[in-house]
Amino acid sequence: MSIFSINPDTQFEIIDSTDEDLIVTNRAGVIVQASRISGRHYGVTPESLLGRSVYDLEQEKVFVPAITPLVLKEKKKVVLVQDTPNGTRELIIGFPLFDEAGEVEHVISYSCEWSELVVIQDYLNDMEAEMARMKEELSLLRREAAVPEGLVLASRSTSEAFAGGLEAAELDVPILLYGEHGTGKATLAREIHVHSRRSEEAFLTLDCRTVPEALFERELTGDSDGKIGMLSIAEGGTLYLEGIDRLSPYLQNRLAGWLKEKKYQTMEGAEVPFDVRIMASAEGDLSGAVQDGAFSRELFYLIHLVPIELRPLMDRKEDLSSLIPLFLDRFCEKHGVRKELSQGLFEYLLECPWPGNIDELANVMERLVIGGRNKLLTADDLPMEYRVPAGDSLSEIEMDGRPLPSILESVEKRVLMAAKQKYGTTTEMAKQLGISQPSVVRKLKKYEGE
Ligand SMILES: Nc1ncnc2c1ncn2[C@@H]1O[C@H](COP(=O)(O)OP(=O)(O)OP(=O)(O)O)[C@@H](O)[C@H]1O
Repeated sequence: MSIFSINPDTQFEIIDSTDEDLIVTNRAGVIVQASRISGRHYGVTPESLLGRSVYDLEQEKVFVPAITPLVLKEKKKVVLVQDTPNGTRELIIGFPLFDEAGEVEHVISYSCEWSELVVIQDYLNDMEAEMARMKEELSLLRREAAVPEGLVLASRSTSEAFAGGLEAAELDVPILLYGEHGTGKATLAREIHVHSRRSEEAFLTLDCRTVPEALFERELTGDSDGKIGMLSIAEGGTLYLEGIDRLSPYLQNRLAGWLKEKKYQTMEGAEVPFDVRIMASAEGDLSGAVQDGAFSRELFYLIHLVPIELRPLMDRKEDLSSLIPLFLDRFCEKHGVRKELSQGLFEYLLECPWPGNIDELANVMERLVIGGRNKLLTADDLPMEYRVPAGDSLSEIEMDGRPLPSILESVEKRVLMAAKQKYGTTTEMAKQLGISQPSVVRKLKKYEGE
């Protein structure tokens, strides 16, 4: 039983200043206080209520039912619905005030109009429905974002990296992903999250390579202006810290502190615990950086439980030969065109070093699709910086390291185009070039497209 007390000096003031419908009765059921608007729902003035017995008012069908007798009987808070003479429905809350002996001395009752509550209830129902819809949409978005279109795992190193990641997914330990830009670290991190027990919660990414040092702490732990930090938003989920090797020594130590304690302190000094799985990526070898003193040993041990490496694309030839047609189809569909790759160009693309890895390959493939003049794309359609001039002398060509099929194709195309200009007809071209006329037609079709 809870004990309420009321200060006799302020009691009158409280009742008189409120805009709410408040009535105070003594233990005999006589109304001793009534706020300015009480009585409104019963069609009487507050003054006419003062000194009246709630038992009488109940009999007169003003209070139907009266709440005071129930509170006196129960000696605890009572909530009920009254039908008023005005035809409205009121929600009445009555609670007891006790004297020093623990006996009910007064009963305070408070009413609010049922229709107001119905409005609030409607609002709450709407909010609940909206929340349910948002939850559904969020989980749909998460599922969509989680299934990368056309994941290629043809190379042994890539399939092993993904298999290792999925095995570790259920272990709920930090995972460190190594690899150059664009090798698929973020893609694998997301896959691991999707296959972990945290998959229904958030997957957030913070790029340590680009976030300004002064903002890093704010991003992770929030600020006093109401910004919520990622460690709180990702509660129950995963936080992927890209390029963790680029953090300054100061931030490495701050981060190590939070991860070790599994809590952080707000600006106001409150301690906030968090349950977030950390995944991180680094371009270079972190153990070497620890040896050199460039990376925090403490942070290293906190994140380096399952290291996984993604090899550069140039070492993943099987992936490359699947990614090239995959990107060709994807960008043809995107731009509504039909293009094919010549064998020479395909082989050339396989030999390129791709320092920007899959991102760079995707970019070049899209530029080829957009820029290629004919249906058949050849090495001549490559963006300028990727084009290797087929020099006049053999030594120049060899120095460029361009594959033979690609060189031969370019030369053949140039010869054919020049012959076409010079001789005009395919019959004359065939005669001059010493090949059959159908062969000339076929080659022209190949290089000029349809
Ligand atoms: N195995 C794969 N198959 C097909 N596409 C992939 C694969 N791995 C990554 N990609 C695609 O390659 C691009 C680069 O991948 P991702 O962003 O995961 O690389 P990253 O190593 O995290 O890059 P960065 O270090 O620059 O952040 C993305 O568009 C991604 O969808």
